[in-house]
Amino acid sequence: MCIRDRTSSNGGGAATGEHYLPLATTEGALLASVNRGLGVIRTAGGADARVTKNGMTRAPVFRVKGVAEAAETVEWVNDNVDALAEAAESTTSHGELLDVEPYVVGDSVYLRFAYDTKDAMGMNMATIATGEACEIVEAETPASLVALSGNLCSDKKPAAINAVEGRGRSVTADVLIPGELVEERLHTTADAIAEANTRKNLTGSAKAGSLGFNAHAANVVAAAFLATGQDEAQVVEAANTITTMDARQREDGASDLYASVSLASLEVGTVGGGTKLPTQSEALEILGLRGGGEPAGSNADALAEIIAVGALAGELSLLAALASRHLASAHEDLGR
Ligand SMILES: CC(C)(COP(=O)([O-])OP(=O)([O-])OC[C@H]1O[C@@H](n2cnc3c(N)ncnc32)[C@H](O)[C@@H]1OP(=O)([O-])[O-])[C@@H](O)C(=O)NCCC(=O)NCCSC(=O)C[C@@](C)(O)CC(=O)[O-]
Ligand SMILES: NC(=O)C1=CN([C@@H]2O[C@H](COP(=O)(O)OP(=O)(O)OC[C@H]3O[C@@H](n4cnc5c(N)ncnc54)[C@H](OP(=O)(O)O)[C@@H]3O)[C@@H](O)[C@H]2O)C=CC1
Repeated sequence: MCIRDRTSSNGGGAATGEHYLPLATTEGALLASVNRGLGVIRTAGGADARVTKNGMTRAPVFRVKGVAEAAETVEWVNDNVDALAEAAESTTSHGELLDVEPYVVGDSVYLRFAYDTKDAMGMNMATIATGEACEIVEAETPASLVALSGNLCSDKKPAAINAVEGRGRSVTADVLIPGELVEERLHTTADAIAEANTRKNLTGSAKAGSLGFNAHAANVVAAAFLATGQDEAQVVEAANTITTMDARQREDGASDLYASVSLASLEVGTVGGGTKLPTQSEALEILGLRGGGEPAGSNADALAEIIAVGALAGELSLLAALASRHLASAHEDLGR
C-alpha cells in the first residue's frame, strides 16, 4: 500500500518543499490515520522538521587484564583519535569518524565509534571502518578485541544509550494547529489531546518503564522502512520517540495545539542495503531522494525529516481518536 499525500518538511539541503510519504503496512487503520494527520498538518501550513544530530555507531569490546590496563587503553584512545580516524576512513570514500567514546566495565573496554555515514544508513560502512581502527588499538594498547560489536552500539535492541545519545539521525518535527482545525477535522479539542498525551504518552509510559514516550511512532517508521528499503529490525531504535502536545492559549481565549515528535535514533539511508530493491528504489524516486544527495548526506537527512513528519501525523490522528473515543470504532470499520 502506498499513501500519496504531501508533507511539508523544511529541513536543510534537499529536504525543502512538498513530498509524498510511501508506506507499506498490514495495520488496517494506519493509512487512514496518517492521511488524516497529514491533511490536518497541510491545512495548518505544514510542519517543520530538522535533523539535529547524526552519528551511526559501532562499539567493539576489548579484553584487558584489569583497571590499570583499561585506563591505559582509554588514555591512548583519547590521545589518538586522529590515528583511529585515519585508519577508519581509509576503508571508505564517504564515511567520517566523528567521535570515539570509551566505556570501562571491569576488565572490558568498550569503544563507541560514531560516524557520519552521509546518505548510507551505514552499518556495513561503520563496521568495516571500525574493524580497521581496532587493529591499531590492538597494536598500540594492551587491549585484545573480543567482539567487533559489544552491544553498546546498540543495534537492534532497545537501549537507553540510543534514546539519550542518539544513533543514526536524531530528528524532530513540530506543527502548530489552530484550535478550529482540531475541532473540525480531529473532532476534539487541543486541551483534550494535550491531556491524553500527558496521561498516556508521558505518565503512562513512565509508569510502564518504557523507553518510548509516544503512541505509535513505530507504526509509521515500520511502514516507511518497508516501503523505502530500510533495515526493518532497526524500527526498535526509533520506537524511543518522545511526543509532546500542548494547548497554547490565544489572546481570544481559545487554544491552538502545539505538537511535536522527537526521534532520537532513526537509522535511515537512501543508498545501500535494501534501498536498491526495485519497488523501494521507486518509492525513493517518488520522494526525489533515490541515491546520494548533493551534498552527500542531504538525501538521508530529508528522508529522516519526512518520516518524522509522518510519525507526527500518526500521533496527532491516534491521540485525537483516543480523545474523541473513536479508536475502537475506527478499527472496527477499517482494521478487521
Ligand atoms: C480512521 C480515522 C482516520 C477516521 O477519522 P474521521 O475523522 O472519522 O475520518 P473521515 O472519514 O472524516 O476522513 C477524514 C480524513 O481521514 C483520512 N481518511 C479517512 N479514512 C481514510 C481511508 N480509508 N483511507 C485513506 N484516508 C482516509 C482522509 O485524509 C480524510 O480526509 P478526506 O480525504 O475525506 O478529505 C480516525 O478515527 C483515526 O485516525 N483513528 C486512529 C486510528 C489509528 O491511528 N490507528 C493506529 C493503529 S493503532 C495501533 O496499532 C497502536 C495502539 C493503538 O495499540 C498504540 C497505543 O497503545 O496507543
Ligand atoms: N555489517 C553489519 O554489522 C550490519 C549490517 N547491516 C546491513 O548493512 C546494510 C547497510 O549498510 P550500509 O553501510 O548503509 O550500506 P552498504 O553496505 O550497501 O554500503 C553503502 C556504501 O555506499 C557507498 N556510497 C555511495 N554513495 C554514497 C553516499 N552518498 N553516502 C554514503 N555512502 C555512499 C559507500 O561506499 P564507500 O564507503 O566506499 O564510500 C557506502 O559504504 C543493510 O543491508 C543492513 O541490513 C545491518 C546491521 C549490521
